Amino acid sequence: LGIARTYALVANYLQARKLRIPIIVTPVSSQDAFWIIIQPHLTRFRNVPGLRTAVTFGYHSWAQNERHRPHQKYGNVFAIVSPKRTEIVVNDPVVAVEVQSHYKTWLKPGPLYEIFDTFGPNVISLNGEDWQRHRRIVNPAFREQNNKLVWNESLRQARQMIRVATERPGAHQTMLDVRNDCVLIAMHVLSAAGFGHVHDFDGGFREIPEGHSTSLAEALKFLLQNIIFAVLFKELAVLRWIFPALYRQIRDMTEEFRQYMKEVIAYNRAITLGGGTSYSADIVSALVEADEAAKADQKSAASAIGITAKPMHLTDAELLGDLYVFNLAGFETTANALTYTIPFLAINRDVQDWAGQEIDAVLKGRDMERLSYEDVFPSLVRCLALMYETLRLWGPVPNTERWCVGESTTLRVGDKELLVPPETFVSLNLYAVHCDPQWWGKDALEWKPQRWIKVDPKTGKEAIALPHPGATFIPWSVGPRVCPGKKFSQLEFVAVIAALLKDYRLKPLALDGKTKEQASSALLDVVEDSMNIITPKMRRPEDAGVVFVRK
Ligand code: HEM
Repeated sequence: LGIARTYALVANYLQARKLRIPIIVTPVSSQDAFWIIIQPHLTRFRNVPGLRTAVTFGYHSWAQNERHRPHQKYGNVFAIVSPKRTEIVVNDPVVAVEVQSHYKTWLKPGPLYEIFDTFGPNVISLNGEDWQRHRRIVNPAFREQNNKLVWNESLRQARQMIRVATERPGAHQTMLDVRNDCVLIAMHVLSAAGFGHVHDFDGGFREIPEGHSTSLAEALKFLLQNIIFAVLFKELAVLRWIFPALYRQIRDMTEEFRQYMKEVIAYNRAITLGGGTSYSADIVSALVEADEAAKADQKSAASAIGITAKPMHLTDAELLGDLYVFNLAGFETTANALTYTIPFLAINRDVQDWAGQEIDAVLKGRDMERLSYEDVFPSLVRCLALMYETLRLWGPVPNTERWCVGESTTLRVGDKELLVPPETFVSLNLYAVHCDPQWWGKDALEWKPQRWIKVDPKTGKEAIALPHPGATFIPWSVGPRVCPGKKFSQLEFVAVIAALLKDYRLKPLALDGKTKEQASSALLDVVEDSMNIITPKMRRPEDAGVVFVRK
């Protein structure tokens, strides 16, 4: 094995030299299943000479920790060479947009996207015609009625969450409470707007219905927390013997989840087929409707032209795969944006007042729940700016990978022209693209939502500003594969933040007799000490927190 790995490393190195860009050589990679398990235990040795490169660049989300710093040393494009596939890392706004937009040339690499395939190939992981077929069915699900539902349910959940939070002793929340609350809000919004099941914040979604042994919330949380192991168990069967209890649990939770989703599909299909009066606003019913319509179109096309056309609809197994990634992408990302915004707000009272002024001016003392989302949401641009700024610094995706297949493809990065060999990863370092001072200026690493607001000099009206000249902002991706849940997540985020800042202000929780300054810096330390499981996660969320104070 050692000889084979050394041979692969040397061969990859010789191949990478042809690219004429700086090269980082590491004996292990985040593509090595065994290293994924060992690496987290070695992080404290990252400064030991000889281990630094392997520990740093062998982490699948190294871009979250290192951001633009490696590029200061190696330039805006460099290669990481290991015995596995070579990774070309790019920090360039133009290339990031170009590669994500040209989805037919730069494909999502199968080996990296199989992490989303627990329940089968789906709209996130597929490429080519299959992806188009999925996306055609998925797009109509995010329609206008759905936006209203997302807004109303987010307000309802936020109000209930605030009641629970302010009833905690001293209205104090550790970041663990904050995270759990944001996850619950996002799960409930997704449950109502995604699946048509409305629950109250307190209790609801955590209950276990008949025929199940775990709540959907628990099953989902467990699967996401262990998503990497689910893949590793598939790849390295020996791990099933080393971690038998975890393997059994993952298998059982997978079955639970599958059962829940089958019930959701069967329920919606029965309604859709039962008379067509089901035009409801949630995503799954729209998905099933669109799927049934595609089947009907296909039947009539077949009878008109007399041949059986290529299927345009999705099978139940494919719908299941899509529902899983909706679950995953649909709550975890927005929950995270909320979780990471709250500590920054608590530290920056001036920003809370700035956003609060906007909320007061828009609501004019009226009850938010009585106003329609069309009247309120477009005016809450400062609240949206909070989301932009948190996603810029702590977006869910630190780096995103693509590859070309079949033949080598030219990629121009600045003044360099690279001929990228097929099946070589091109890794877009989004954290560098989003916070490198060369693109964003000296205050690039500071959380400053005001940077997103521009004022019309004639009307005085505020709107979201374009990013810094030369920079780009693409946390929802861009082009035909842009996130279909972009507006869904914006509505949810703005509704929750507006409901909170309408009546409350946040301040850092002073644990163990800490001063205000010490509490702020403890909060910032907890945020900075993050890892990444699908999205950034604080390692020590119980070590700091926030207090809700009535305005
Ligand atoms: C803050 C919130 C969110 C962010 C930052 C975000 C970000 C992203 C990004 C970066 C991608 C592209 C991933 C890639 O290139 O592989 C993506 C794709 C996707 N997202 Fe989101 N997302 C968010 C919320 C949501 C929500 C609420 C949903 C659904 C309810 C959703 C569903 C999807 C789906 C289905 C795709 C795959 C699209 C395709 O490949 O055609 N996302 N999202």
